[in-house]
Amino acid sequence: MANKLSNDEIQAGLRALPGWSLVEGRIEKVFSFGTYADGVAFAVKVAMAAEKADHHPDSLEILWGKVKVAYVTHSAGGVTKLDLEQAAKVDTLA
Ligand SMILES: C[C@H](O)[C@H](O)[C@H]1CNC2=NC(N)=NC(=O)C2=N1
Repeated sequence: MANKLSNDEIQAGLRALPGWSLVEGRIEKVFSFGTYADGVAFAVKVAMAAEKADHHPDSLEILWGKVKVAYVTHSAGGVTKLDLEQAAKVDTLA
């Protein structure tokens, strides 16, 4: 199981992930889309990538023209390198 990272370790990891930030113990990012359907299509891609990696968003929120993605590793009780890796993967899907 991945170990929970310290705040310093999380912030160091986030430096390579523009737009992602640590909010209330999770890393999150809001992605913007031109249409609602584009946001839904992105959310489906995020969900499929999560299934493949067996690591899932804590929340995946579809808004009007936006999708908010948040990660924390439930089993570790905090943010782990798996969350940072999945955030990097999600960036490639937008
Ligand atoms: C059995 C399975 O590997 C676990 O339930 C996984 C699935 N996806 C997960 N995703 C996240 N974000 N945290 C977890 O602890 C987690 N556990």
